[in-house]
Amino acid sequence: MEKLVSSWNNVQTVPEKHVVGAYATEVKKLAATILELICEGLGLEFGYFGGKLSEIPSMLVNHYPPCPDPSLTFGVSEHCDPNLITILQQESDVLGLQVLRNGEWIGVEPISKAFVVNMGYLHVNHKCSNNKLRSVEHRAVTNSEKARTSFAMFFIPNGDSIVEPAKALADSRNPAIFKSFQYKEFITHFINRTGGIDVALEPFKLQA
Ligand SMILES: O=C(O)CCC(=O)C(=O)O
Ligand SMILES: [Fe+2]
Repeated sequence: MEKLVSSWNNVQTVPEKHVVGAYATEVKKLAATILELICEGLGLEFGYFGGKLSEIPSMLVNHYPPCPDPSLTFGVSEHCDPNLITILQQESDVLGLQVLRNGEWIGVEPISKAFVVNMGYLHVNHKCSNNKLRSVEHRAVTNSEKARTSFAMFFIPNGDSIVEPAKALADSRNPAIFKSFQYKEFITHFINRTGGIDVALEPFKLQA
C-alpha cells in the first residue's frame, strides 16, 4: 500500500494523502478478508485470490454533478468491473448506482457506513462453479438536483498473473469453459473490444 501512496507524490489533487492512504489500507484488509471468506465458501485453498490475482489496488473517485435531465446521460454506463473485486462506498444519500437483475435495473440504496462489494468480470470465468460467483452488470444514473460522489477501490490482477477456472471447481459434470490466460491478454482485449461486455471473454472460451 505504501507503493500506492508514494505513487501520488506528484498528484497535487490528493490533498490528504495520509487520510486516503489509511482508508485504502483498511479497504485492502477488508477486501482480503472477503476474498478469504469466498475461498472458504467455495472450497478453494486458503489464499487462492490473494497474491498476484488481487495485487494491484486502484482507487477511483467518481463525482457526478447534478444533471438537469438525467434521461439524457448516464453517470457511468452499464459495465462489469474488469478486475477481481471492487469495494465501493456511496458517499452521500443520493441514489445513483443500479444493478441489473433479471433484466431489470434496480437502485442500490446507499447505507451509511456500508460498502457495496462487486465481484469483477473475471468471475464469469468461474462459470464452472455453477455461477456461484457472478459479476453483476451495473451503471450509475445522474440526479437532477443533487451531486453524488462514490469511492471505488478496485483490486486488479498483476498483468502476468494467470486467470483460470479453479481446478477444485471444475470436474466432468462442470467442465471448465474458459482456457487459462494471462490477465494482460484479457484486459487488452476487454479495452479494445468492439461489442458489449458479453464478447470480452469470447477468445478465451474452450471449444465445446
Ligand atoms: O458510482 C457508482 O456507484 C459506480 C461506479 C462504478 O461502477 C465504477 O467506478 O466502476
Ligand atoms: Fe463499476
